[in-house]
Amino acid sequence: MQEADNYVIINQPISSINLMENASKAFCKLFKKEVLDKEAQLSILCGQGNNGGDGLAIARLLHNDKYKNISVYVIKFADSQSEGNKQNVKRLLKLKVPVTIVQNAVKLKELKADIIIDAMLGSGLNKPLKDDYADLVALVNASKARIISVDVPTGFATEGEIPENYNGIKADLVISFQRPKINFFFPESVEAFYRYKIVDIGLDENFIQGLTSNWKLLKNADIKALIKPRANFSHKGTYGHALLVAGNTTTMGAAILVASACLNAGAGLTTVCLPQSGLIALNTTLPEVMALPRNEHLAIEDFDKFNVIAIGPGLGLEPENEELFEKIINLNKPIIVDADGLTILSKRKDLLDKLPAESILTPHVKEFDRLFGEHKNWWGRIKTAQKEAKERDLIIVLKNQYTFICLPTGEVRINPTGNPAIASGGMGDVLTGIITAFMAQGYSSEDAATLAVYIHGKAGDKLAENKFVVSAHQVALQIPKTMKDSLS
Ligand SMILES: NC(=O)C1=CN([C@@H]2O[C@H](COP(=O)(O)OP(=O)(O)OC[C@H]3O[C@@H](n4cnc5c(N)ncnc54)[C@H](OP(=O)(O)O)[C@@H]3O)[C@@H](O)[C@H]2O)[C@@H](O)CC1
Ligand SMILES: Nc1ncnc2c1ncn2[C@@H]1O[C@H](COP(=O)(O)OP(=O)(O)O)[C@@H](O)[C@H]1O
Repeated sequence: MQEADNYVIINQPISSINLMENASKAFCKLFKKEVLDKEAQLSILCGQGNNGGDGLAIARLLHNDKYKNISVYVIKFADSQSEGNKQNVKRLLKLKVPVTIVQNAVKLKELKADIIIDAMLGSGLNKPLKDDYADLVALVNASKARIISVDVPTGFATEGEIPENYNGIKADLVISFQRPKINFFFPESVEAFYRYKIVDIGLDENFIQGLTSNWKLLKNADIKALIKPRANFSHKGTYGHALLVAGNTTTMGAAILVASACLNAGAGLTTVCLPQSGLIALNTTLPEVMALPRNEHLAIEDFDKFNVIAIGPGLGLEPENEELFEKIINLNKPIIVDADGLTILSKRKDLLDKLPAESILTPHVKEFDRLFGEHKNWWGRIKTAQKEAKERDLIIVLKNQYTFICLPTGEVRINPTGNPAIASGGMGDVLTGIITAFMAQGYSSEDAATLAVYIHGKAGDKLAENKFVVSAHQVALQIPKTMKDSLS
């Protein structure tokens, strides 16, 4: 993001100080919607860098906007001061806004405020907080005021490991500039803020898109560009035949969910390889889906007619399932592995090593750590996923509130769709069904995974508009509408 800031300064007729002014105006525009009470006691804490410069500009702009009770605190624990900061001090001092210089944390012990605007340290954090800064932040966190951070909560690194004992600001809201920061997407960020909002500050979007970065936040436009419309004169054969190896005596529902999702995501034909005992349930709930009864006599030739195979949802860990899995791996065509399929791989590293190139793994965090080792934080986990995806030529779909799709190229696609209403059993089975349907229809592994993760979450978001909780089967049934909507 720093690179994009510099680009605008060099290539557009806008100076750093004006960009800071744009950023501060964008902050205030949103702030005014969040804080309607112009009598509220606002304490604005400003550091010595450009984040502090924003804070000083924000104080001036809010004063001009008739917020009546503004106090500014300039945190001066060191001598360095950025140019933008200096200029904004000068501009602010022309107004009747009280400014207090804070040279040690104790001075802010009696801080009284309804709202604290945190503009101490932003994306320029370059070391952990300690001494006065750590004490000051602890005081601010202990106050009863609502904390709104400018761009980044003070002490929160935008990239890299979020320490277990995070000691930065715990904000109610972060108003962040132009793009969310990578660390916003990790569950550990819950320690640093309750929610964030992004405001546009006029950085050049074309340039940002062109920056070489391994991280990509998916947008609806990416999905729209990927979806292939159903062609005239196409027929069921055009859209492939998917096989889902799933279900067991007590987990037959998983087989039905994965099949329903596959059907609803547009596979031409869907077959489930399940135990004999599941046939009635399958035939009565999903009459469109075919069955391949699972037994020890299944041979490699039985799988010839399927153009993609997924294995795992509700499968069970019996030795015969492991043998079947090995046969499927030996077909040497990309497969999708989920749930019990992943558990088998974590015991059988020889099978993991033999997975066909461009296969897709869809672990949640526990499955991931079982496969690739325990991780203390999400940054480390993603780094491992990037490495494993690259070395093994796999697509790793690491599931969470924000799912990370790690590609063999090293790219990590971050999915913004989905919400806590869809946090319920069977949701991962539905995702597997959607991925499989897209593979059956001829999408590449990376496109199938990308499309499926986005569409799955988006369907859940639509349903959550008027539902407190959303079940997995409801998401499966919503897919056709979500796909249609994604095209417009
Ligand atoms: N680029 C632009 O034009 C725009 C940028 N914008 C804004 O700029 C922000 C980034 O600004 P920035 O790069 O100046 O860094 P910032 O976050 O203010 O911190 C730097 C200061 O912190 C200090 N410091 C660091 N770590 C520390 C620690 N642990 N404990 C104590 N001190 C520590 C460091 O000291 P030093 O290490 O140099 O001694 C230095 O003094 C960004 O978040 C956004 O708000 C917007 O206005 C849009 C236009
Ligand atoms: N809070 C949440 N926000 C967004 N998506 C979620 C949330 N909780 C769960 N999900 C999604 O639901 C799915 C759950 O998968 P998984 O844990 O494998 O479920 P199951 O094993 O019950 O089928 C994943 O795709 C995950 O991203």
